[in-house]
Amino acid sequence: MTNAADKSEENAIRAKLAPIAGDRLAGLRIAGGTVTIVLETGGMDETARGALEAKVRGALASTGAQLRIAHMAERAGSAPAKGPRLIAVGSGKGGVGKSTLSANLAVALARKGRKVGLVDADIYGPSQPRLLKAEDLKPQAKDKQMIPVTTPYGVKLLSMGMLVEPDKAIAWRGPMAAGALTQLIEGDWGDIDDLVIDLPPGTGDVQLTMIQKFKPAGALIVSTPQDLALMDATRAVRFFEKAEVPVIGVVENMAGYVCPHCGEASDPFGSGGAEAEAKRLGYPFLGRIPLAIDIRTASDAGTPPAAGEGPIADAFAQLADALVEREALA
Ligand SMILES: Nc1ncnc2c1ncn2[C@@H]1O[C@H](COP(=O)(O)OP(=O)(O)OP(=O)(O)O)[C@@H](O)[C@H]1O
Repeated sequence: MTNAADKSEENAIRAKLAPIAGDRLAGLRIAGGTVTIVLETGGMDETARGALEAKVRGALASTGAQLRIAHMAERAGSAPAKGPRLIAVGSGKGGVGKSTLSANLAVALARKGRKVGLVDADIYGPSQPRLLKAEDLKPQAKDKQMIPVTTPYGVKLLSMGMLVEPDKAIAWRGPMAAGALTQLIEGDWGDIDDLVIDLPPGTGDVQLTMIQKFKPAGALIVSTPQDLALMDATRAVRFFEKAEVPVIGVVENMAGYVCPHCGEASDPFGSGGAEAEAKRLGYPFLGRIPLAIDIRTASDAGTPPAAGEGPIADAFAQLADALVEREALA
C-alpha cells in the first residue's frame, strides 16, 4: 500500500472514530495491514474503557483490518477530582509498619490543617478501618462512585477492607486488585489537599498498575533498620525511580526501643541503617519512629498516637512538616 493510500485509509478511520472517541483518540498508525489505535482513557473506569474499546472495534469491524488498541492515561482527570497530591507509602516487604505510618501521617497532616484522604490499598491486610476507628463506618456510593467515610480524626478513608472480606481479597489476582484500587482512588474525595495511599507491600503488579495510572506526586519508603528490610526498601526505591515517581524520602520505623518500664532506649534492630541507606541512595532521610509498645497498643485500639501528645506524636508531626514543606509536591 502506498503512503497516499495509507493516508486516505487513515482519514477514513478517523472519520469513523470521531463521533465515538472524540478527543480520546490519541494516536493512529497503519502499518502492514495492522491498524494501531491509542486511546487516552485517563479518568475512565474499567467498564467505561471496555465500552469505548468495544465501540471502536465495532466501528472498524467492516474494514477487515487487524486492530491493536492501546490505552494510555495521561489526562489530568486520571487523578481524583480537583487533583489532590497523591502520596504513595510503600515498602519492599510487609510488616515494617507501613500501615501504621500511613495512618499516623494522615492524622498528623490533618492536624496541620490539611484536608486529607487515605486509601488503604493493602489487599493482604487492610487495617486502616481499625487503626482509624472506622470499622463501623460503611462507605456510600453515588452513581457507582464510592463516597469515603470520615474517621473521628478528620481523615477521609476508603479501604480495600470495605470492598471485600480480607480473607477473600488475598486470593485476588492482580487485575482484580488493581481494578478495586482504581475504584478507591477514584472515589468522591471532594476538596482534599493530600491523598495518602497505603500500598500493599512489595513491588508487584498492583503497585505497578497504580503508579502507572495515577502517577503519585511522590513516594515515601518505610523501612526498619534491619539489613534485610533495607535491601527490600532499596528495591522499592528503585521501583519508584523506574516508574518516574519522585521518591520523597525514607522513614525508619521501629528504630530504637524505649522500655516502657525503665525508659531506657536500646536498638534491637540496629540503628541508623535507614538513614545511611537513604544517604547512599541520594534521598532525604525523613525521620525515625521508635519501636514503642504504646504505638502498637494505641494503634490496635484505634487511637493513632499522632492524634495525641508527646514525643511519638511529635515524630509524626515532623514527618508531616517535611511533606508540607516539600515544595516540589505542592
Ligand atoms: N513503631 C512501632 N512500634 C511498635 N509497634 C509497631 C510500630 N510500627 C508498627 N507496629 C506494629 O507492627 C505491626 C505491623 O505494623 P503494620 O500493620 O503497620 O505494618 P505493615 O508494614 O503495614 O504490614 P503489612 O504490609 O504486612 O500489612 C502492627 O501490630 C503494628 O501495631
